[in-house]
Amino acid sequence: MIERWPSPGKLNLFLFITGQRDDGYHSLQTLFQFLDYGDEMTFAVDQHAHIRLLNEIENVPCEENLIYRAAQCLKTQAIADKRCEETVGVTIGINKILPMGGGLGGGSSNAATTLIALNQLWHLNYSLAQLADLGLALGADVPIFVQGYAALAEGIGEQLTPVQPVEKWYLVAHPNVSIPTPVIFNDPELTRNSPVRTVEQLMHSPWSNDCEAIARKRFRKVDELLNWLLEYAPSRLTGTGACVFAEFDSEAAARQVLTLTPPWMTCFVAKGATISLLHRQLSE
Ligand SMILES: C[C@@](CO)(OP(=O)(O)O)[C@H](O)COP(=O)(O)OP(=O)(O)OC[C@H]1O[C@@H](n2ccc(N)nc2=O)[C@H](O)[C@@H]1O
Ligand SMILES: Nc1ncnc2c1ncn2[C@@H]1O[C@H](COP(=O)(O)OP(=O)(O)O)[C@@H](O)[C@H]1O
Repeated sequence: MIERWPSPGKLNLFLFITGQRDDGYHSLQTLFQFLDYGDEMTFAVDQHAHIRLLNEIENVPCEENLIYRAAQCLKTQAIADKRCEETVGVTIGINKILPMGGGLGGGSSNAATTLIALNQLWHLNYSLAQLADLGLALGADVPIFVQGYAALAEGIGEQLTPVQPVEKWYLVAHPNVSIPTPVIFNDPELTRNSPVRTVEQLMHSPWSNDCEAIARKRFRKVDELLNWLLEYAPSRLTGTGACVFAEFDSEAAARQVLTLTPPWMTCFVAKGATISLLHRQLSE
């Protein structure tokens, strides 16, 4: 039987860099909210022992695909813990809708959906906390997608405090350039000394993204997009880019600005979600 599972995107409603650890990773305070918009995945489990991907993602070899890596990592752990046999297998399909490398977390979300779906379909019985731990080794944003609630993330993204930001409507725009995460984190001019604040202080202060100045300086298209959107609504970079988002109180207001976007902008409208689509399906 083929099972369908959602793999939603996220926004970083704010992102502050508060320091750099000895291993080079940056410590953050960032607010994650999900989008009611994302990729669609299918899972067909079998007893043929192989993990197969039905379709390739452009420029991502199978062994590097976070979907394959998540499935392999879960299977290896489950065999070691004697929770499944070597014979468990699966064929996984992906309908890629989220732009890649856009700061919308598509790869991390695919990994999280894979961990959660296979945990259920292979009857492994791991807790969400155990799956989040496994996921962190695949990417800093995997735990938030595994936990599935909007949260302030600290550390490198693994310390989560649930919060309930207003579920606004967003016009999300892609500048058709990809910004590799290290390009931002390696820039000497990046702000790395934002003050560490409490949840209450953060929720009541102006929201911004410390990566935005570097993304605007190094990628002209990001700068142009933001200049255009800021004429209509408060707008920011998500994650390390390259996508930016403008926020609105209603769907109608977001769609009105969508009708005005010039042809060079790739955009979509989506609503913020406190609980991810994946977790809404889990609780049905
Ligand atoms: C900063 C965020 C916020 O959401 O940016 P986006 O990827 O969403 O744009 C993410 O946590 C990113 O997560 P992810 O893209 O999975 O990063 P990883 O693969 O773990 O790291 C890629 C590289 O970025 C740098 N890196 C990443 C995260 C971090 N907190 N500090 C860093 O310095 C490291 O050099 C690392 O080798
Ligand atoms: N299943 C996947 N979906 C998207 N990207 C993937 C996947 N597996 C590996 N990647 C790699 O991860 C990179 C970051 O992808 P993505 O998560 O979409 O962006 P971001 O971290 O900026 O939100 C991609 O450029 C790609 O090389």
